[in-house]
Amino acid sequence: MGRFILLINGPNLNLLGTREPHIYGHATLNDIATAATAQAKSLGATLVAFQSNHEGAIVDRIHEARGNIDAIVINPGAYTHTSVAIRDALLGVDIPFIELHLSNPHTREPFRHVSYLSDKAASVICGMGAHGYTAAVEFAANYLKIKDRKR
Ligand SMILES: O=C(O)[C@@H]1C=C(O)[C@@H](O)[C@H](O)C1
Repeated sequence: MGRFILLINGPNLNLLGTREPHIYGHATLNDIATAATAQAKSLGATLVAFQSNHEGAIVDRIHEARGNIDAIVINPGAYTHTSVAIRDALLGVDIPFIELHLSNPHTREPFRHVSYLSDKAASVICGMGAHGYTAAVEFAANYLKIKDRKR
């Protein structure tokens, strides 16, 4: 059965391509979503992409995933470091998720060293730039195939 992966990008990631390219690279969010969509398809999954600058909209989108999404790949942006609400939404819908960052927050300002998600994530990918997205989708697709085999 085809699997559905939800890709969530949080605040300011809509600026990718021109936003501090020395940190976040030159790939646009559209470039990233296009590559992730193709990667998912090549692995027999379907990717649904979502981006919002608003915490509540991200929470609502996570709620909407219940019953129709098998895995979530999320770059929460700055909400990584602040949002109990997004943590609670992910735990509340009980969908496995991968936490993803373009940069390696552990090499940056101390306030970026804290994540409200990492201890509950199936995997944390950071520091790989745009390649992290295709790596996360590959992990998600394989994670779901292993789950299927265990059924
Ligand atoms: O590397 C990233 O993708 C993350 C993206 C952001 O917007 C920052 O607020 C995070 O601290 C890091």
